[in-house]
Amino acid sequence: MSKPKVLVADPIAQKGIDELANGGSLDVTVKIGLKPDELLAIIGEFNALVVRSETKANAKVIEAATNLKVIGRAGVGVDNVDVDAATKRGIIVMNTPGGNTISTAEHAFSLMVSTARNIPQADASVKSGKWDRKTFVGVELYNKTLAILGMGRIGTEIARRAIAFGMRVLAYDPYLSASRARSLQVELVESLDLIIPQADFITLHMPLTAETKYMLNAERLAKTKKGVRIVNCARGGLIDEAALVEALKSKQVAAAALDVFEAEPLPAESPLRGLPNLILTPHLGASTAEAQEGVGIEVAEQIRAALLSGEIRNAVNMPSIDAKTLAVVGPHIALGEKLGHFLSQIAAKRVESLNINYSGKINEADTTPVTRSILASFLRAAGGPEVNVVNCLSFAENLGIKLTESRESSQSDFAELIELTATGENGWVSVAGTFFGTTPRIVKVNGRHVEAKPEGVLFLFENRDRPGVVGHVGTLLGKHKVNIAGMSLSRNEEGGEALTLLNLDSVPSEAIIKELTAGGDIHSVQVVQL
Ligand SMILES: NC(=O)c1ccc[n+]([C@@H]2O[C@H](COP(=O)([O-])OP(=O)(O)OC[C@H]3O[C@@H](n4cnc5c(N)ncnc54)[C@H](O)[C@@H]3O)[C@@H](O)[C@H]2O)c1
Ligand SMILES: O=C(O)[C@H](O)COP(=O)(O)O
Repeated sequence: MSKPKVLVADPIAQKGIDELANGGSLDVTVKIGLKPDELLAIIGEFNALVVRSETKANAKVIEAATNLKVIGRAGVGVDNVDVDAATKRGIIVMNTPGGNTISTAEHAFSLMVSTARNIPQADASVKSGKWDRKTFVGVELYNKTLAILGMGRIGTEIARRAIAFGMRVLAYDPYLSASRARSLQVELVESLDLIIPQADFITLHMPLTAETKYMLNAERLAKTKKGVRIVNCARGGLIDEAALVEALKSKQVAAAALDVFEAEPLPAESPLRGLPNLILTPHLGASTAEAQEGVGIEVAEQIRAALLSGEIRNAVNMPSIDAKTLAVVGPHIALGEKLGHFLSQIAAKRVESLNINYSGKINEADTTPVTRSILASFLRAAGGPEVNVVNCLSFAENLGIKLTESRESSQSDFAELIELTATGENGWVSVAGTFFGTTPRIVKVNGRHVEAKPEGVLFLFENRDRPGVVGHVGTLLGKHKVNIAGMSLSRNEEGGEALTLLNLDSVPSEAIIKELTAGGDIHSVQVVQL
């Protein structure tokens, strides 16, 4: 079997590349600086793509990436990846949150100090031959008010450092709980309009979303304290650059420092380049030896785990499955796949809802990966092999199938049970499975107790409970050389309706089924192949 192929398209630490190549189980190609059409031309060959913020994995690239399973971002922001397009195509997108937090916080903090003390401008002045001590008089951070917009990993580290510098720290983050803010010793401010006028320094640490785009626009900049200093080490587009240029010119904003820009690389003709009170760095927040080694190794480990063992860590478009969880729920994932596949074959078309009930011991584990596997295998009848654990939720949503989970433990006969019920306009069907020791078994179909191995050919029918039916089936299948490997019968009452489930060694033909049902005692015949 050929090795999974990985393309590293942005510069990551050598140790990360070594980790990808470790053991020789992956075929690793490093091609930095590919032009968009060059990437488009080769991406189809690869199973994994590693990027930082430069390579654009846009919808076109994802469409061309016919063999891609995973995109690994050595860093935090995935705005250069079309995550929705990847999800639809079933491609996992992973990042390495946390690996560059300290480096970015230190960079943002350094920029804040630089805006207070004009360090880069003073350095340039001395180097140009001058000795100007008047122009570069600064301000202290001590006793000043800092507004942190976005109080996640980096914002938190900034707060710690600012408190150590004797600053009063305010935070604006609509998703931060009051108790967390208290434990971080910051004052939580309810709205942007309340925090902005109080701040001597503002630093931004949030993702760029539709909600955060141009968070600092002309109107908000006009509401700042005259002489405020602003740092953006998060994402270009959080500040309206044109409005910032005007505010820096009018000195409403005394100084600012930007590490990130609306367009990167920053165009040569950008008006930002000509302002003496603006400090610019070329997206260097994460550019330290420590951060790059950390995120490079981490992304490599995550990609190896995803491609070689199915372990999912730090995916932004599906829940993580760590090795410990995988060890516990691995057998349930395999059983769930069989049950989902079984149910898809006995259910009528136009299913409206799928319920998965977990009862017993399984509830001690995280059932999310089991649910995903069940749903993906159930939907594969409709969507083919394209449907997988990443895109199954959006696939179900597009079909209008409502997925629900329940945890009722009324089935006390089994230590644990996974029961799936598909409901549509034609009624419902169900299947349930468990383990006998470590062996998986189907133990219920349509609410009736049966017992069958979830493998190979399963033959399911309903029949009138009367003497001779079983013999008739055995004789007929035997006559046509179809061997019965296992048989399970279930009836509601003596002489009533029975349900029979057989494990067969081969698929019975249409002609056999016709012969079997001819007498009228046997009906609702279904052949399921697992
Ligand atoms: N310059 C760099 O090189 C560099 C390096 C690392 C991260 N970053 C960027 O820094 C940003 C923060 O990274 P992080 O690791 O701290 O992320 P994080 O997810 O830990 O924190 C982001 C915070 O923003 C908050 N937030 C979301 N929407 C908000 C809104 N409308 N208003 C206020 N707060 C909001 C969230 O609640 C969260 O607490 C990201 O954009 C990331 O891409 C840049
Ligand atoms: O989101 C991030 O992790 C940072 O923006 C770092 O980007 P980089 O990997 O291109 O330095």
